Amino acid sequence: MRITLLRMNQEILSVEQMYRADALALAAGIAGARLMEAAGWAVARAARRLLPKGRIAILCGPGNNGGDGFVAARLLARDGWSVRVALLGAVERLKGDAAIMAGRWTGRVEPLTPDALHGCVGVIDALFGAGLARPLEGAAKAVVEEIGRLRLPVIAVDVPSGVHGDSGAVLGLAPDCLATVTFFRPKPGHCLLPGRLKCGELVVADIGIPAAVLDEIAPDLCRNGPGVWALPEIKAEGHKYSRGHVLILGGAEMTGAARLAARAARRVGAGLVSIAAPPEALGVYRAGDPGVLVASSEPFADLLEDGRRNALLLGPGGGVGEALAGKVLAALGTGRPCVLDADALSSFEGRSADLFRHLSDRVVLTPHDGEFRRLFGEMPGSRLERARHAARLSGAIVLLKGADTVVAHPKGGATITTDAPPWLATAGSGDVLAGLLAGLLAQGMEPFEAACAAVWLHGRAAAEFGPGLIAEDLSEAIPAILAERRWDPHD
Ligand SMILES: NC(=O)C1=CN([C@@H]2O[C@H](COP(=O)(O)OP(=O)(O)OC[C@H]3O[C@@H](n4cnc5c(N)ncnc54)[C@H](OP(=O)(O)O)[C@@H]3O)[C@@H](O)[C@H]2O)[C@H](O)CC1
Ligand SMILES: [K+]
Repeated sequence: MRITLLRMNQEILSVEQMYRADALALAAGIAGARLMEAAGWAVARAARRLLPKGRIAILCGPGNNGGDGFVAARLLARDGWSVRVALLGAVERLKGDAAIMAGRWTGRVEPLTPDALHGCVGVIDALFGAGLARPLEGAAKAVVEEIGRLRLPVIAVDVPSGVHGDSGAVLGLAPDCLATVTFFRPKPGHCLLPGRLKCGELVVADIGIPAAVLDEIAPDLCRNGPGVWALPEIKAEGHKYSRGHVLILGGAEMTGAARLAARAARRVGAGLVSIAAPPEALGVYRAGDPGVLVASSEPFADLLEDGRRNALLLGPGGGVGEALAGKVLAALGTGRPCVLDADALSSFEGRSADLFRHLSDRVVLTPHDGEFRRLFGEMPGSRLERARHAARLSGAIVLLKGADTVVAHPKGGATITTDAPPWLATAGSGDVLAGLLAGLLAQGMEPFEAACAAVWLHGRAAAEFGPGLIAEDLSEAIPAILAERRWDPHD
């Protein structure tokens, strides 16, 4: 399924899809050499903008990534830059467009060794791109190590050599780049950690591949942002019930979690928010924010009877165990949109099948990596692959939290959020996210869109607040963000 179940923000293409895009462009009559000229031009442009004026080492690999490097070398030299070109392997072994571009370079080509860096003030890394097949070794490894020792600024062609385009994993080692110039559309490896951190600034250059190739490729992954979802409108004729009623299950001891979630749900626009509290903790909850309704969570089934409580959130501070697991199953039995977070997930450790058989795409699971492992066990693959697999396996939407949060739909669509600041990793931040999500569900957003929007608002709130953020600040930063309303759809 293509995520035009959403409006697209920026599509992300796998390495295989990128090769298909390339092949479709060729089939449409666009010469490969033209694409490579455009790619090299974009790299040279970034180098002019970002590298210090001085001698530049251009490190070329044995494939087309190296071909882009030869183009950049020619264009920079033509503009009067001093360049030093080093090649891994022999020029005679280059093939296709890379061989053509090496032929257009009339300067010297030296063998790739760390010596090629000496006297240089910057580097263009055109060793390996989409075709990286194994960890760096030999001369390539030695040169990348030397770049690190010399702390030279690097511009990577397509991906920093050593970063896998699909997983973002570093195979052996990869340079820390000032910028990475990729072509047509980003790849998962630019968005997932640790690859994203190696890339520096990501430049996505148009090299003449027609956007129409995407109709054929039908990508089902994109970067999360306001182009992907639309927030619910606040209607003039609306009233508190039409803006939804969130029911949050509170715990007996970690009472802060449900309260943080409740405040977030209210700030994001839910009409009413109730906390269902264990009898012994009712006093704590009642002494909290006066705008929150508080009711006893016993018996929980009674609270679920009122269908106006149209979005349910269980887990924050809920206390791992049978009691919570039972309430989760009761909540799922209503068929209403439901967020399962934290303890609600951990309560099914070792018996996840009992949970999965009650799930649907009306339910969003919001694990961090530890909770994910408890529920899904050790899974191979990148965070993207794991979130997608977990969504298919469970039948629910999976929101895998982290510095590169992935939201995956059980039928295949997924987003990666790339711009959450590191200071968002603070106690209680996950409770706020769950509350934002429940608040959006109560207002009638589709669960997948609501999950993406909640993640984005959460990250934006943290970014706007800045370092020093504590979880309580997040909800208070939401109104200013909602007031902007005119976000750049590609933000
Ligand atoms: N539409 C586009 O995206 C365009 C992309 N361009 C550029 O092309 C590269 C992809 O080119 P490709 O030739 O497919 O792959 P690479 O250049 O990345 O690398 C392949 C060669 O590298 C060898 N290799 C791979 N890993 C290692 C390693 N660890 N150590 C040594 N050698 C390695 C591989 O050898 P094999 O033995 O595995 O065959 C290949 O020889 C893309 O990234 C863009 O930069 C176009 O220029 C424009 C259009
Ligand atoms: K590269």
